[in-house]
Amino acid sequence: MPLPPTGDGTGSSVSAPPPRPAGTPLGLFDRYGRRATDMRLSLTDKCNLRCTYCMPAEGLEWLSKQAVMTAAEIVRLVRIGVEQLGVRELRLTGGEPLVRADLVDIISALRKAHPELPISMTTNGVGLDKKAAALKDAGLTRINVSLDSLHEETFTKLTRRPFLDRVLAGVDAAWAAGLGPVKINAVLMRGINDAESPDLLAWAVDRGYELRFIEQMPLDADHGWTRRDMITAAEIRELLSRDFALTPDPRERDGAPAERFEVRRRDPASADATGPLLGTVGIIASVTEPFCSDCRRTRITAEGKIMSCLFSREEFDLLGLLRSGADDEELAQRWQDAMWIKPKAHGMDHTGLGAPDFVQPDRSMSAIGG
Ligand SMILES: Nc1nc2c(ncn2[C@@H]2O[C@H](COP(=O)(O)OP(=O)(O)OP(=O)(O)O)[C@@H](O)[C@H]2O)c(=O)[nH]1
Ligand SMILES: C[S@@+](CC[C@H](N)C(=O)[O-])C[C@H]1O[C@@H](n2cnc3c(N)ncnc32)[C@H](O)[C@@H]1O
Ligand code: SF4
Ligand code: SF4
Repeated sequence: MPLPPTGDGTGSSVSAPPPRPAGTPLGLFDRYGRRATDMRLSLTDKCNLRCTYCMPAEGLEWLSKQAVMTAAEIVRLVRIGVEQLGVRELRLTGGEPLVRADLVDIISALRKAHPELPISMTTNGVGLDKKAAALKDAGLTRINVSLDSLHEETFTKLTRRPFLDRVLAGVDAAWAAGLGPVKINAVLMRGINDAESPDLLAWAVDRGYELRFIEQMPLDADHGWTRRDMITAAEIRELLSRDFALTPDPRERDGAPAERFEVRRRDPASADATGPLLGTVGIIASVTEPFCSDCRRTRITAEGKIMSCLFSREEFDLLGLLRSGADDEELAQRWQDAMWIKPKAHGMDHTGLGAPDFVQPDRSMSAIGG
């Protein structure tokens, strides 16, 4: 299928997917029988870190203010998703959502419109210490903070910014504000922070945070990802077995990217679990143990493009349509049409990140909304 025009950055282009077949039920269904109920909305493409697996050192050319969805536009699209299309949970992401000056107002407005909707946010935690209480008061349900290392030097090497203390203060503040369960996301990079993984887990379970280790995906702006260099889920389990025994968490996975394990200390003599349950850990194995067959996600980028899959190379403009005066029904129609042609897996008709036929999307993770 040819790539549609992706717009001129002003949100004015209106590219349309083909209409889905008549008689398809109302909702964000796709050709493979999946239904997206988890909406991930990017509030901005800007960020104050430069994580090596996501952004280039020099940053990216940011979208103009005019190109980015306003608070009112966000609220309208979420309302259509929830009231007409079966969205059941909302995640705010980016870029870095905390850099958006009207973040608290956006959350307040969303909460007012949807008193029961679970609203979570994924953030790098810089500045969270000052905003956590306000976010909670505005109606944010819970938070995930990205933190790859507890060592200043390693943190700075990975994020290219010396902000470890600020992130740690942010995590503490989120916990204190009641934004739990606090989840911590760590991408493991070979030879940089992989050996630190058991210490990171000890730190997290000690404080009652749920740590998730993430396999690095080919979504870096530098296009430097290789299958050989990434740390696999199997390696992560092996690394953690130095100190811990992991057993499958009996709770339903329910379409979540993370496979969860219960964490106990490891008996050095027998390698069996010993002692009390310390907490849980998640492993997000998008590359080696993909979870696409149960994918429930629909994404809207900061400039209002629908991305049916993280690796979609087709995106469809919802904001341009909205700004052209379309009514709710037309917007819902386009959203459903775009989701109907969601790829089966990894932007293709089969899984295979890094396979010979895999083509990395032009957008980096920060520009998609992770
Ligand atoms: N392949 C793939 N990976 C995803 C997708 N959504 C999230 N991930 C990965 O999962 C990581 C964690 O995502 P988060 O935004 O923290 O939240 P989550 O794990 O989706 O959700 P919760 O467990 O409910 O908090 C991301 O950084 C991605 O690496 C997806 O749709 N596809
Ligand atoms: C794109 S960021 C956006 C939100 C916020 N800036 C943050 O870092 O949490 C969302 C998540 O994507 C993850 N991420 C970024 N690039 C990735 C990659 N190439 N592979 C796997 N995860 C990645 C980050 O670690 C983070 O947890
Ligand atoms: S992962 Fe998040 S914090 Fe790091 S550069 Fe990307 S958007 Fe920024
Ligand atoms: S790669 Fe695409 S299909 Fe697979 S889980 Fe992620 S968004 Fe869903």
